[in-house]
Amino acid sequence: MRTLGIITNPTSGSGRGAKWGTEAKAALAAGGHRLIDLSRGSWAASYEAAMRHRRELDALVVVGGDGMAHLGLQVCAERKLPLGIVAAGSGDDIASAVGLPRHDIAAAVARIEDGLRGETVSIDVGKVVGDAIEEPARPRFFGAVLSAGIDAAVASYARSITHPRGPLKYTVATMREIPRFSPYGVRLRVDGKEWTQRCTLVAVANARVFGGGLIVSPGSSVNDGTLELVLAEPMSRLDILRLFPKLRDGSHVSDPRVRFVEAQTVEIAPDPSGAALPPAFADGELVGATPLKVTVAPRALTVLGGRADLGQ
Ligand SMILES: Nc1ncnc2c1ncn2[C@@H]1O[C@H](COP(=O)(O)OP(=O)(O)OP(=O)(O)O)[C@@H](O)[C@H]1O
Repeated sequence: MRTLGIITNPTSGSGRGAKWGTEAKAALAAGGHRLIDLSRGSWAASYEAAMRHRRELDALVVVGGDGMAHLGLQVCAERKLPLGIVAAGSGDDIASAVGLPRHDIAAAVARIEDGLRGETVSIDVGKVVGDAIEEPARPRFFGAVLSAGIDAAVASYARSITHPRGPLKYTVATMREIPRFSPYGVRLRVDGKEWTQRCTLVAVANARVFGGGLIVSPGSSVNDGTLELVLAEPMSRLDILRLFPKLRDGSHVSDPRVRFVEAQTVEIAPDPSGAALPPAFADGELVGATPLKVTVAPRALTVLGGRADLGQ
C-alpha cells in the first residue's frame, strides 16, 4: 500500500473533470492505496494543500489537463516525488510527451500502478525565475512550452473573459488579438549571448507540442537536457493567420522567418523597439510578466508509467 496525494479539477476537459476525478479515485483506492484528496476550490489552493502534505506522500496523482500536470510539476520537480498523470483535459500536451494515455481512466491508472512498481521515466523541466511570477508557485516549473508571443496575448485575453466557455473562448480571443497585433520588442540573452529584436512569437520549448498538439518545436525532446528557443520574426496579421495551421504538422520549420536555437538558459525581457510583450504562459497557465529567466532542470521530474518513446 502506498500513500498517494490526488488532485482533481471539476473544470478540466470541458466540465468532465469531476466525473473522471471520481473514477480515478475509485480505481486507485481499488488498488489498495491510501488516498489523500488534496483537491481544493482553485489551482492555487490545491497547490498549497499539496505542498503542505507532500512529505507524507509516496507519489502525487493529478487528474485533468495540462493545467493540472503543471500543478503537479510544481510540487514534484526537483523533490524526488513521483508524479502520476491521469490525462483528462482538452489538450494534455505533457501527458502526450511522455506517452501516457488520454481520456482513458483505467489505462491511466494501470500506468500509475506500473510506475509504483518501478516503471518510471525521468524528464527535463523548464525552471522559470522572475520578480513578476504569479504567486503561489515561485520559481515556476513547466513541462511543455513557455511563451510570451502572440499566442500568450490570446491566452491572456481568453483568461480574462468568462463567456464564451471552452475552446470558443480562444476563437474570440484570437479574433480580438490578431487585429491589434504589432510586433513585440524583445531583449534576449541565450547562453550568455545577448541581442534585441522585434518578433511575433517568442517561446521556450521543453516538449515538442503546446496548445493541444501544435508541434511548435519539432526538434525538442523532454529528455535531451536542453531547451529550444523558438522565435518568429515580425509578420503581417495575415501571415500570422497562415502560420498557425502550419504548427499542426510542424511545417513552419521551413519558414525562414522562424528560428530555433538550442539553449540551456534563456532570458526574455521587454524592449522599447516594439510593442510590450504579453505576460508569459506555460503549459497553458499564466506565469507572469517578463523579464523572466528560464533554465533547463535536467531529469528533474519522475513520471509514473511514462514511456521512453516520449511521444515522438
Ligand atoms: N479546483 C479548481 N477549480 C477551478 N478551476 C481550477 C481548479 N483547479 C485548477 N483549475 C483551473 O482549471 C483550468 C483548466 O484545467 P486543466 O488544464 O486541467 O483542463 P483543460 O483546460 O481541459 O486541459 P488542457 O489544459 O490540457 O487543455 C486551469 O487553468 C486550472 O488553473
